[in-house]
Amino acid sequence: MKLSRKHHRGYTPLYSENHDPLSRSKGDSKEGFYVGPVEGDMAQTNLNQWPSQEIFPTWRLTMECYHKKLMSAGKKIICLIALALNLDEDYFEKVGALDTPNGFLRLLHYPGELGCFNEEIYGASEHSDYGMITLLASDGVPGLQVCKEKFNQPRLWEDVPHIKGAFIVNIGDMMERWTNCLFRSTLHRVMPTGQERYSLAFFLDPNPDCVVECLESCCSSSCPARFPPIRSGAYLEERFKLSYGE
Ligand SMILES: O=C(O)CCC(=O)C(=O)O
Ligand SMILES: [Fe+2]
Repeated sequence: MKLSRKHHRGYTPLYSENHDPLSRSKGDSKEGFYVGPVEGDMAQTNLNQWPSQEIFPTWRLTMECYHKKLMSAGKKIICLIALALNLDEDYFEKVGALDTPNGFLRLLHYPGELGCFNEEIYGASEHSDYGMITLLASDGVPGLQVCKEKFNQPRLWEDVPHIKGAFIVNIGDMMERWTNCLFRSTLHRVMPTGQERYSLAFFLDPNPDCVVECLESCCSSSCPARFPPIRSGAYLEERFKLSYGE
């Protein structure tokens, strides 16, 4: 397809992604479209892919506008997270995480009928998102589940209730690394229900050059840092490679 995914932008077909490469699943039964940064340095490189304006005249403008609004809401939530950690409100700005905003909007479609019931197929196999936070909106069709105690076995999965007009906010893995697991990343998955489903996920990731390392207030001699420092861009690339088998 002309708009197929390049530089993590564009169309991703059914079964192209598998969050759990060790599972028997042939991949997640969802298709999607990624829209990367729409303002700042990252947008200047024009990597986003857009459908033809003749066919969808207002699509690009609508996506850019929605992306900007999500970025602004996301940054406010990051300020609240900083305050909750007894940091300055602009802490994550100061360490360069939000310097050049790195936000990825993903439009997702889960087909209803799959026609094969003997295979282990998830809408989205269990995973946590990679970045700082994710803002998630859906059409209200069920399927999304969360595991609150991800370190316990067996895993207990709970349906996430839909609240009209509200976003679901997931903590991402880099926020977990910053906070040394004080803020745990949200383990979640989407189960197929036989019903068609649409959702919109906005991943707010740190600037690729930002070094994500344990916050001083989140470690001590009795509670050392659990993760080594990493550069956000390199970490994201690695996670994408694992999910898409590149
Ligand atoms: O569709 C959903 O509700 C969740 C999507 C998701 O978890 C993801 O794309 O990372
Ligand atoms: Fe997710």
